[in-house]
Amino acid sequence: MEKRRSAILVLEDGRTFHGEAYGSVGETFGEAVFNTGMTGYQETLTDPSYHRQVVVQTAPHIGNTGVNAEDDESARIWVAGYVVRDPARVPSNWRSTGTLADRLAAEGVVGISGVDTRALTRHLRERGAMRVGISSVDDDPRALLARVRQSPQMVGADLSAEVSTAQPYVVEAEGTHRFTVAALDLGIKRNVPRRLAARGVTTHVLPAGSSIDDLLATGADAVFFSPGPGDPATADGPVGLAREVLTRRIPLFGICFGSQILGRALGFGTYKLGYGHRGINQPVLDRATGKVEVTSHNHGFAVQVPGAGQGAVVPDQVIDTEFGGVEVSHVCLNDNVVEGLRALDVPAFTVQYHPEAAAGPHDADYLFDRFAELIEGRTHSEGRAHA
Ligand SMILES: NC(=O)CC[C@H](N)C(=O)O
Repeated sequence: MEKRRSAILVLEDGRTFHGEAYGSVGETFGEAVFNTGMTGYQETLTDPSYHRQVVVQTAPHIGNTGVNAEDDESARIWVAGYVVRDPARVPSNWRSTGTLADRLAAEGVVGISGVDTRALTRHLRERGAMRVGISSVDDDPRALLARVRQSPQMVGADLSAEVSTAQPYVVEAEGTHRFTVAALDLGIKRNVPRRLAARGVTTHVLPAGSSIDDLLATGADAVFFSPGPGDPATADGPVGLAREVLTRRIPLFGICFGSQILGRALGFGTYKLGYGHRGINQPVLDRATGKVEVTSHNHGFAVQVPGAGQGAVVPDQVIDTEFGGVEVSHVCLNDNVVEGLRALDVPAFTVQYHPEAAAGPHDADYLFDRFAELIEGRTHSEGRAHA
């Protein structure tokens, strides 16, 4: 049997883990982040929001169901590197068309297996997000550490243009067409237009650099701002666009990066979380209904509203902004991070987490209904009813 090739993982603070090469042989760098999902590795790997991040899976067995032709959330794997404890040697699932290790290798994704991912996760949780390098071509941790410290930071990273679609495309509504939505692709996942299509929405997915005229030219009834990678503090272009949408009172819904952009458009700041939320069982309170949702998350930044921060209680009073009153609609029950914003005087709302799931539970699917209701109200009040 072929001898397994060794690999090392070195964190920015010098902590080193030894393991075996997994996926592609080589060297890679990125921000180390951990995902606590017990399922959904294929959706995680293909989520563009993981661009430039090295994902550590806390679930010890990865690859058990192989890979299939249906679960990709975009056209490729985006993670910069992959860290697992115990990869499946033989996948087993009726949809499986191959092994995860082969897919990682085919897409040039450098990974490492046999790592004590629990120790690594605890380290990241205690010390905070940091850069990491994985190498299966150089076994000198000190040399790798020097390269890790030269690699780019996530703070200040402007990555939307690297993941966005080059050309606009359309995802047609299922059944009777009700509305048209222009979606700004900052790193969209396929399940977003799909969830909209199920509500009779035709989605025009547009490149990150699109202008307000590009959005309006689609004949859109409403605008969607997608999730995506990078630091929202860099997204001045999309923030300006969101302000134009708010000024025109066009219904607006944003998810994750899109939520951070709306937050900035309303005049709030954003900040980097200690180690982020990434997983599929994060409890979120919907303040409008008092219901708790179990939700899918993938964010390392959050919106800073006055009086709130990580670990602080989020105010439930109306916050005055240039665009009128805004309330914090959703809060993470693990750490009180702002997970949703609702404007009261303009037709706009957002969530910081992932109602489209993929991977994850469907508790928050109702938000796509709320978007349809928002568009409907707007459409009726403006007398622009569609056939
Ligand atoms: N999934 C996302 O949209 C992530 C948004 C942003 N890049 C963050 O890490 O917070």
